Amino acid sequence: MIHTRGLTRVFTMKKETVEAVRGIDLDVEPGRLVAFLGPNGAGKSTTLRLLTTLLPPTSGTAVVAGHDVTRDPAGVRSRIGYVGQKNSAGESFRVRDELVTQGRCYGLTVSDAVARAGELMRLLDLEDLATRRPGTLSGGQRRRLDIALGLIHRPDLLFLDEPSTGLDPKSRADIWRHILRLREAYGTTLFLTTHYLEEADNMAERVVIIDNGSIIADGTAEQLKNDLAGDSITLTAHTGQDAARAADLTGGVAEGVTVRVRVPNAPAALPECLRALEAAGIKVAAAETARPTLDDVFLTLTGRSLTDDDLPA
Ligand SMILES: Nc1ncnc2c1ncn2[C@@H]1O[C@H](COP(=O)(O)OP(=O)(O)OP(=O)(O)O)[C@@H](O)[C@H]1O
Repeated sequence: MIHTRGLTRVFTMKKETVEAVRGIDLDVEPGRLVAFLGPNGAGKSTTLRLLTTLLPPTSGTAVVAGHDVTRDPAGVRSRIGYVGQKNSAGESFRVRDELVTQGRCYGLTVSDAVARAGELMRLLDLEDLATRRPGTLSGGQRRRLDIALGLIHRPDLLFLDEPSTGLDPKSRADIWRHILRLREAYGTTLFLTTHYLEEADNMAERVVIIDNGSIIADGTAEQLKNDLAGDSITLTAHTGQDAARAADLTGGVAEGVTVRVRVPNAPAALPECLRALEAAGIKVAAAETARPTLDDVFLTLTGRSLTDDDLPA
């Protein structure tokens, strides 16, 4: 559904050249749900703009939904939907009319556009809002309308730029319920960016991480966590001296009375670790194990936590 080779975009300004996307090779199979993650300025939006034909590549190729972005941008646009961060509905029409009008713009017949609008309103729980103006909708309702508008022409592939950003936790969960529902109904390939790592972790089948314009990790959330971060054991000693000795013995890192040890499988490693400490006469006040998060993967790969400064307010 998406095939890029050496996809590159350079921005040239008077005094500066920014290589926003540096030779990306990416293949996405039909029907997949892919989360595209990266810190601020990593190149996510630029990649999305290249794939959706909003921006021409400087070099490299991208074939999206069967069409080349450079040679056949209209072909790409006819087969993809794009839900950006800004609202896609105007204020002139009510919800149903907006859907029908945008369907007509894509070349659907009146009866087809009306039928498609009805189908999407059902799927996205917009039926009770059919005669409301977009400006009167809540943030979550408006986002559902945006998603319906992105799907009006039955695209094979839907790009979603931060679909749940700015919503309260309940509306975020609701948007995800709808995204998963439409995926089940249509089998649409979904390619989305998000700053919420737990969403990517729980929902996406594949996580692609970009930093400095290059893809630095690609796999299932489980694979990335197992391969790149590993489990951790956190030990609490009674004194800083004991913690330092425990760190030496286990290969961990001590901070005050706490020691953090990275291991492939923490529950399996914990008993042996405690036995070794006891044999060395080191008393431990508490011990706990933790699975890594995608943020740990980020930290390992980029040296920074995505939650440090990137999470929108
Ligand atoms: N039109 C432009 N002109 C010059 N530089 C640009 C332009 N658009 C993006 N850039 C630069 O390209 C790099 C990648 O930006 P991009 O917007 O793709 O990052 P991002 O991962 O989407 O970041 P964010 O999470 O903050 O939206 C940044 O250094 C940015 O300043």
